[in-house]
Amino acid sequence: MSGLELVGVSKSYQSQSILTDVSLSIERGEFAVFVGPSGCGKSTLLRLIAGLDPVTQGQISIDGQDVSHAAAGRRSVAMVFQSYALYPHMSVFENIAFPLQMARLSKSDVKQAVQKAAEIVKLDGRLGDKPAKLSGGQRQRVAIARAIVRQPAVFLMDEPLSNLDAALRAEMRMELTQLHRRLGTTMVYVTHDQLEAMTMADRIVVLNGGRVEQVGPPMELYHHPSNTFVARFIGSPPMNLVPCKVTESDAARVRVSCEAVGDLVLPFSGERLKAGDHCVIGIRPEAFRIGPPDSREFFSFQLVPQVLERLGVHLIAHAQLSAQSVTCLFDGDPTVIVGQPMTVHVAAHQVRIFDDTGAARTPISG
Ligand SMILES: Nc1ncnc2c1ncn2[C@@H]1O[C@H](COP(=O)(O)OP(=O)(O)OP(=O)(O)O)[C@@H](O)[C@H]1O
Repeated sequence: MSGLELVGVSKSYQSQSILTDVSLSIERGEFAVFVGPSGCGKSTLLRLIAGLDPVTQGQISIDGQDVSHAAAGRRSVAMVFQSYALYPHMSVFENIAFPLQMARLSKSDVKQAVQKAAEIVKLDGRLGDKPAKLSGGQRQRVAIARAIVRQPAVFLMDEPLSNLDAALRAEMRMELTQLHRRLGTTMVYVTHDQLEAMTMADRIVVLNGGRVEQVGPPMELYHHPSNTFVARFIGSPPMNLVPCKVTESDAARVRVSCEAVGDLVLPFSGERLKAGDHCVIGIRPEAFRIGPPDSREFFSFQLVPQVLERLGVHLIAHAQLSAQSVTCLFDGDPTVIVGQPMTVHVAAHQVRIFDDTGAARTPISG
């Protein structure tokens, strides 16, 4: 059953269109992450789901019930903000208890619910403290506990980890994943950080300019981005995109050519890739191999490393492939010398093609 369903949702402020025809179905219990560049409309979409802003057009349903025009308090959602939004004069206990007191629960029920939520977020020893005495991570845990006690049908989280330092963010990513597993509640999480999206999401929703570009599990978006925008946005370092031209095509093979990569024959249908068409080929940084790849069909390229970043477990090499800049990611710490030409190999099945509109073509498998 769908935990959250959006059908043709649009939002405009005055005459400015912010979201256009967003349709999405998020399963009950799913962890969905909205990701996209600054200003693409992620927070606006979350606010529409929360009922903090009205939709201009379209329908929003939660657990099968149409809530498009319901007040925020009647939607069974709980929102966690980047800024924590805690009451500074209240203790941790009082902050967590606040929504339950508003709902007029008995004192003993409030105490029990707060204790349980505080245990889940590991703050049961700090219930008497004021927020000022807590670290950023602990404050965000209070905000999360305050959302948990409401037992919502959907958790909405708007960049909850952005104010934390890198180490704490990594720790909280893990904790939120565990929390989701434990509670099994539908979760919608907004971030501009594709690492958070990749590590936490069951499915990622990539937004761009108020429209949905692609929805899918992280690794599907990574290996099969549906267009050049998603290819650039998902993955760090991003996919290398090299403009080429189709020189020949038939039902099962496409020959592309450009100065950087020379002539490549790729297993794609030529239906939308005719001789003379512009196209873009995509190669992930880790697809470049120093030794021949474990595949019968592969291409060899000569590149010249320009800048090296040694990360211990990986080596990132920024290199020139003819006049084209590319980024390669090699395992371990291989011998790579700046300025010294080297041969690398890429398996044919790891090359993607995007047509002249930027849309990915699907490879012919087998
Ligand atoms: N109340 C409002 N009135 C007018 N324009 C608004 C309003 N709220 C948001 N916008 C505009 O809508 C667009 C999308 O904003 P939104 O905050 O949803 O983006 P975002 O993807 O969450 O960005 P970020 O990652 O920077 O938070 C922006 O251009 C913003 O200026």
